[in-house]
Parts: sequence; C-alpha cells; structure tokens
Amino acid sequence: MTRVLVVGVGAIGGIVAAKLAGYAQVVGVDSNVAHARCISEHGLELQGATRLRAHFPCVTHASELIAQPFDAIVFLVKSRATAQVLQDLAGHLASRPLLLTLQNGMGNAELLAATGAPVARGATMTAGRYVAPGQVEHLIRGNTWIGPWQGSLADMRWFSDLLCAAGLPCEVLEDPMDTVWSKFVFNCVMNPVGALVAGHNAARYEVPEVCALVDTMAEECQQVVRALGGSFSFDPMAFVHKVRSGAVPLPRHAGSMALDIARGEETEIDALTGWIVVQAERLGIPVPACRTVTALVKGLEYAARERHSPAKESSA
Ligand SMILES: NC(=O)C1=CN([C@@H]2O[C@H](COP(=O)(O)OP(=O)(O)OC[C@H]3O[C@@H](n4cnc5c(N)ncnc54)[C@H](OP(=O)(O)O)[C@@H]3O)[C@@H](O)[C@H]2O)C=CC1
Ligand SMILES: CC(C)(CO)C(=O)C(=O)O
Repeated sequence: MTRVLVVGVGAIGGIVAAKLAGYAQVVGVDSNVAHARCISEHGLELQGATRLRAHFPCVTHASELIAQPFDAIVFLVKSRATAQVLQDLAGHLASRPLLLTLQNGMGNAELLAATGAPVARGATMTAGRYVAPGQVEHLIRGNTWIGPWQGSLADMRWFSDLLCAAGLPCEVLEDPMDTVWSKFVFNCVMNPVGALVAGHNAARYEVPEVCALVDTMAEECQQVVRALGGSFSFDPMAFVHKVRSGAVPLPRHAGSMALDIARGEETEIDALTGWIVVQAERLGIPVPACRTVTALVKGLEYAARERHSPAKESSA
C-alpha cells in the first residue's frame, strides 16, 4: 500500500491525513504532543463538513519514524516551520519521495526543491480549524490543484488521483504557478484583513471602508506579481466579488490567520503580505496599504502572544 507521511496534522494536514487514511498507509508528524498522542491512541476525529474518525500513527518528531521509505511527504506545517521539518526529515529523503506543499505563502517549494526530490506545488481552497487534541473541524469543502515545481506530471498525477479517491477533489496542472499566484493574492489580502477584523467575516464584506481596503490591497498585490512575471489562472478576487454580490453565501471562516491570532500563534504574514512588501520595495512599487496592514498584523501578533502568555493568564 502507498505510504504517505503528513507533516503537520493540524487544520489542513488533519483533513488530508484523515481522508487519506482509508486509501493509503498514513503516518503523521506533529509537534503538538497532546494532539499527536490523542491521534495515535484514539484516532483523529473530523467534525463539520466531514464526520469521521481516522486511525493512523502520529509521532511528535521525525526521529521517531521508522526507516521504511514513504512514497509521498505532504507538508502542512505553517511556512515558518518548513526549513526545520525538512532538516529533521533528511534521513527519509534518500528514496526521493514525492514532496507536496499546499501551504499558503512563498518560499516553501523552493526549500523542498533543494532536496533534489520531485516537488508538487499547489493550492487548496479547503478550510479547516484545529479544535482540540485529536479533533479538527472541516470548515469548507474546496478544490485542490497540484502541479510540478520540480519533476514531471507523471511524478505526481498518482497523488492527485489518490486525493480524489479519498474525497478531496484535486486537479493536476502542467504548470501550477498561475493558480498558486491567484490563490496567493487572495490570501495576501483576505487573511490579514480577516485577522484585523477579529475573525468576524461579515466585516470583510459589509463594511465599505474595509471593502475599499481589500480592493486597494488586491490592486497592489497583483501589480507586484505581474512585475515579477507572474500571471493568474483566475481572478484572485473572484470569490470576494461573488460573496459581495450574494452569488455565494458568506462563509463563517475568516481565514487561517484569524485562527492563528485567536490561538495566540505567530501568523504567516511574512510569507504572504510581508513578502509582497519586500518584493515591492525591491521593484520600486509603492504598496502603502499592504505595508500598513503588514505592520498592523505584527502588532496584533504581539498583542495576541501577550494575551496568551502564561504570566498574563495567571495574573488575570
Ligand atoms: N487552515 C486553513 O483553512 C488553511 C490553511 N492553509 C495552509 O496550510 C498550512 C498549515 O496551516 P494550518 O493547518 O492552518 O495550521 P495548523 O497550525 O492548524 O497546523 C499545523 C500543525 O503543525 C504543527 N507543527 C508546527 N511545527 C511543527 C514541526 N516542526 N514539526 C511537526 N509539526 C509541527 C503544529 O503544532 P503546534 O500547533 O503545536 O505549533 C500544528 O499542529 C499553512 O501554510 C496554511 O496557510 C491552506 C488553506 C487553508
Ligand atoms: C481556505 C482559505 C482559502 C480561506 O481563506 C485559506 O487559504 C485560509 O484560510 O488560509
């Protein structure tokens, strides 16, 4: 049976691992000790759009994995953890498994490609939320796209078929970048704004001043991506326009960055909007809205960290 390692079995990794568990031999690695233990002992419970309990082993560090080779390794840790997990997994890369990233943010595929293994890069509109040890909520059923960043379509078509069989609709693309750019711009705009409105999704769509900010940021991000030679397979703001016009209902999920702030975690701002700001500076493109929003999210991270620090909790 196909062996798949899922690195980061949180919101999205949890959905992928639990769904795949009936179709492949899945192993998880997750540094959240209580979560990993719960999964190994009682299984991972998916709630919401998918309801199932999947059983697979989950370790807390790559050093606990047995030497048997994996056919694919799926990276679903936050972008800031990718370099460290790759280093930890060095002993499992000699067999050249397919490395797949569906992470938001720039920089991950480049790190994976440096290993020399085939790399599938993609994006997913699936949404999830970590609830508690052993529990993940599947919030939105969404499409997934993957394609070669390093290697050929043949190296990864089988994995797309596996995701489809497991109930995660996936399209394989000859060149995934136009889709990656489209979703990247959506995340660069909507994720920080979702965090700044404290996860109250209606505020992203119904407050005129917030809508104007969203549109300005979208313009800035698209200008930078085009200056970098990128293009878009779909209008990054298409979903936003559909929600605004009432063509699709307002989802409850305000993006994963709002969830990070609610948990007092660091966000992926540096790999998203902050990345745009750095590129814009290099290219001489003014991006005042993205710059301000990036700064505000840094402040929000600081405040959320302070609010969740054990010292604050005990003195409260
Ligand atoms: N949530 C969503 O709806 C979506 C998320 N994404 C993207 O998917 C990626 C994962 O996000 P998400 O699932 O939300 O994140 P989560 O924080 O829910 O899950 C990541 C998991 O990885 C664990 N982890 C952190 N560092 C390591 C490490 N060094 N080794 C092993 N495990 C580690 C975390 O543990 P701990 O909590 O203890 O740090 C956590 O359990 C991100 O790039 C995100 O942008 C894409 C689409 C939608
Ligand atoms: C699922 C989606 C597209 C929703 O914004 C996302 O990428 C996120 O939450 O980070």
